[in-house]
Amino acid sequence: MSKGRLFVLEGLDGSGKATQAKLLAAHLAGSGRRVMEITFPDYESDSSALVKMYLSGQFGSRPDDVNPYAASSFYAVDRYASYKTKWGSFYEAGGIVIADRYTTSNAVHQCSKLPPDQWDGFLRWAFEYEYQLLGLPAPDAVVYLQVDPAVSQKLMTGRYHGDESRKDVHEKDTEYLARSRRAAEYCAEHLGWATVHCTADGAMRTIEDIQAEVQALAGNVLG
Ligand SMILES: Cc1cn([C@H]2C[C@H](O)[C@@H](COP(=O)(O)OP(=O)(O)O)O2)c(=O)[nH]c1=O
Repeated sequence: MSKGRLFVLEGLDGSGKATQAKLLAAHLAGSGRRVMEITFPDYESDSSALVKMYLSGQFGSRPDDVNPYAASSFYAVDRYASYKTKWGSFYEAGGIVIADRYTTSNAVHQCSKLPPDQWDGFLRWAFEYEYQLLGLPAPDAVVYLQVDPAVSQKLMTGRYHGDESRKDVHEKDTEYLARSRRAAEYCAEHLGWATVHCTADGAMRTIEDIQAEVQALAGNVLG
């Protein structure tokens, strides 16, 4: 049996990845496909311990207190554990896997810690590390859910009902978030990711509208 397919939804915090991943998985399952939805970080697993330490500020209160290679390793190891215990055999047996974030999140959120002239080198390292050295599958397609900055800002403010203390080290740092947005746009443009524009006229488009585009893109790669 040939190996499966891996379809990744990527985007900044609050872009609706989880909602869109769930709807896509339900749609594919409804049409009789063998499908599994996965999400990263895998907070339910002990393998996310270092990610949790990092995001809660135990290695420093700012994202830049942990260099991108170290932070990427925490997330990569979490993905490896999830692959080995949860979805690797399903994927290897031909199943379709829909991922809410993947290695591509290191490309967006860790790349942004480096000056732009070091991005290509970092991206080469991140993908070679996970897809070749660790042996994780490379995605068949990546969809970037793009949200206009002003709308994104509003969504993030509402997220924790004004309780700033609940934000993780990434969410607290607006300058870092702006850099991550630039890295995301760079990746989408240079790495062949498909972009879905989730906002129009200063507001989020409807979930159904966005899902229709996501389903069309999935149809192109999953058949
Ligand atoms: C999966 C992953 C996430 N991240 C970052 C993105 C987020 O800022 C942070 C936490 O992810 P996540 O829990 O998806 O964010 P949210 O708070 O929106 O639920 O970790 C990476 O830097 N690399 C990765 O591989």
